[in-house]
Amino acid sequence: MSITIDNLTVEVDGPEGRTLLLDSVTADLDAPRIAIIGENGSGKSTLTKAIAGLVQPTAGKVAVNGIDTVGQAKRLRRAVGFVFANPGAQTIMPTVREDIALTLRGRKLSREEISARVEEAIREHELEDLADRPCHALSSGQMQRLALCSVLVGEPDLVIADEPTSLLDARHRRIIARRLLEPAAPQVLLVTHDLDLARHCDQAVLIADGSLAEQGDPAHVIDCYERILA
Ligand SMILES: Nc1ncnc2c1ncn2[C@@H]1O[C@H](COP(=O)(O)OP(=O)(O)OP(=O)(O)O)[C@@H](O)[C@H]1O
Repeated sequence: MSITIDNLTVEVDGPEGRTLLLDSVTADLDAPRIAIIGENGSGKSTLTKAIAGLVQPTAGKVAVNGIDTVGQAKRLRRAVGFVFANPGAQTIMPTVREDIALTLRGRKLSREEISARVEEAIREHELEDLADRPCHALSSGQMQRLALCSVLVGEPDLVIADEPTSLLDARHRRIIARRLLEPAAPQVLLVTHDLDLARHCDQAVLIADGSLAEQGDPAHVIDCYERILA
């Protein structure tokens, strides 16, 4: 899918007046695996939320495969899966199994088909031991694995994942990185502070102070970022 970001500006009203979060960001993102990098508070999550239609532009436009992120929310929701940085924000159902199944509700699938896909996802994500556990009783890392599983089971065309490995141990970080980067994975756009993960993507974007500072080949973009950090 191609993500077209055209002069995207996002401002919010706060107690201290209007704050500019993104300033005229323009980019064309179409690689299979895209990394968004940058310092804390630079605007990465805001950008991904705008791409997913969760944050409205103050000015400019964002389109995902021609679907305008404003006014076409239903079409966008079917095409794009969003994994929040705080996975607790998206676990809704009482148990792990029910939470995964929720993604498939409202699709034209029989109860048996839903059950088969849920069980397969549970196996793939090694969540067997947790399947009947209440979501609120999961550790943060387990919750993050569930959040990703619940999005991937819906087979979205594009997965946007905000720091999807930030809460994981080394083993699960590797497993999830492999899963997101494998050729059979859906298109992935990730926000990450893990520069090694970013290096394995096909395209990278550096956000600094709400502006697009660099985009292109990950090795080049990471070099630019490291120069800013030096
Ligand atoms: N609703 C809001 N109201 C006011 N300020 C906000 C709002 N949402 C985000 N911000 C501010 O906008 C800036 C960018 O936030 P954002 O979450 O996009 O950063 P980020 O690059 O994802 O950071 P991090 O790496 O820490 O997750 C931050 O300074 C944040 O405090």
